[in-house]
This record gives sequence, structure tokens and C-alpha cells, in this order.
Amino acid sequence: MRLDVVTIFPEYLEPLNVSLVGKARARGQLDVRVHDLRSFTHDRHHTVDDTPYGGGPGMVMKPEPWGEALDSILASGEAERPARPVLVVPTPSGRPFTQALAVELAERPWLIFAPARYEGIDRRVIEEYGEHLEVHEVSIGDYVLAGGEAAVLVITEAVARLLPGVLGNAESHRDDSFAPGAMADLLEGPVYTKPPEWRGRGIPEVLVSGHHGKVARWRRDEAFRRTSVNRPDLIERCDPAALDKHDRKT
Ligand SMILES: Nc1cc(-c2ccc3ccn(Cc4ccc(CN5CCCCC5)cc4)c3c2)n[nH]1
Repeated sequence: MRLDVVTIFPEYLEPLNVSLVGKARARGQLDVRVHDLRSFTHDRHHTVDDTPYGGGPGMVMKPEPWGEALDSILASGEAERPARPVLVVPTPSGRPFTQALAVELAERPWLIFAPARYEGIDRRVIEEYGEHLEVHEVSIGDYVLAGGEAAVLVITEAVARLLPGVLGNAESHRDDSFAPGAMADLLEGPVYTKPPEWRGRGIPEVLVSGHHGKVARWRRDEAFRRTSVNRPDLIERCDPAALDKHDRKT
């Protein structure tokens, strides 16, 4: 998978050099290219913003630098250019970023991220590229950030961990919260590891019973309990068939 990111803060994307994404890049599973938007300006001050038409708070990002940056990326060498890219634009007013969307994006060979700053990008940029590309305007949550770079880190990590061979244990995203399947839409239950006792606290006996069926049931019950407390809205969406009658009674 190829990922391009256009930003006025290239250093904000340094975390893409470490951990899971960093290792996937080193292994050649991910080709990540960060582009400084200001290198697509031509004035002395490398201007990327201007006052909003119609007035209002803050500044708006000018369309010209974005157009030059995106055209430059799209024109990159025929050989190195996989199929048509998807343009991902983080925004507070976007469609919620979900595990389902992460799965959808993980199947694409090329993503281009356009994290804006100020009050966002001139709408005409989205309109222009929306005519040739699939564009996803995406919110990572109901809170307001100062720009889209943190969202790019979040989306990239959620997508990269789904790529084959990127996560150590291929199974480990099978039981993710929000992953499709019997535990679909339930939050994870508690996890434990050695030592068996820590500061006078033991671990649930069932986890060392060696009875895999009981362990699985205990984990599902704990997931159901945790979800009921923290995300009752997900219980509504849960597939009743995936839960024993017992769960549905509690
Ligand atoms: N999930 C999530 C994603 C983001 C996000 C993503 C990308 C950018 C680029 C800039 N910002 C800051 C910002 C702040 C407030 C507004 C709204 N503003 C109200 C007054 C009239 C104009 C528009 C818009 C942009 C961003 C914020 N925040 N939260």
C-alpha cells in the first residue's frame, strides 16, 4: 500500500517512522511519502491561507497549493503509481471513521491524505478532485482538533494494522472491538498476564482452568458486561444470534 500525506507540518508525521507503521515501511509493506504543502507555493512567504469569503473566524487554506501538490502526486511515475488513489480528508464535519471504514480503506492500494489546518481547505479542491477520485471526508470523533494531522496518524494506524503480515499475530485483529463476527460490536473484556499475583491481586480462576470453552464464555460475558456499561448503544446493534440466551437475559 502507498500512502501520500500533504501537510504544512511534515514533522507531525514523524510517528509514521516508528512502531507498527515504521516496521511495515522498513519491510516494504507500506510506502509512505510526506509532502510539505509549502513547497507547492511560489511567493516569498510560502502563503497557504487567506481570509474566508463571506467573513467569519480564522483563515481558509488556498486552493492553488493543494492543486499543485495533488497534481504532482497523481502525476508520479507511471511504474510506481498503483491504481487510482482514494483521497482521505479529515474534517470535523466528515463521516465517522469506523472499523468498517478502516477495513474498506485497507483494501485499497493507494491512499492520499489531505490534513488541513486553519478552518479547512477551499471547497473547490474537494469538488475538483471529487470528479476524478473517490473522496472520503472523515471525522475521527465528536471533538474539534486544530488540524487533520493527528487524524491521519489515527487512520493510518487503524488501516496499517489490518494489512496482511503487518500485525505479528494475524489473529489479533479478528477479535477487535467493532470487527465483524460473533463478538462484533462488543468491547474487549479485561486481559491478564504473569505474574499470577500482583500486589495481593490474583487473576480470574477460569483463565487458568485450561477449559477453553469456559474461557471463551467468560470473555464473552465480560465483553458484554463492559459494553453494557461503556457503550449500551452497541448492545442494541449486537447480533442477538451471536449471544447465548443467558447473555440476553442479563
Ligand atoms: N474529528 C475531527 C477532525 C478534526 C479536524 C480535521 C481537520 C481540520 C483542519 C482544520 N481543523 C480545525 C477546524 C476547527 C473548527 C472547524 C469548524 N469551523 C467552525 C466555524 C466556521 C468554519 C469551520 C473547522 C476546522 C480541523 C479539524 N477535528 N475533529
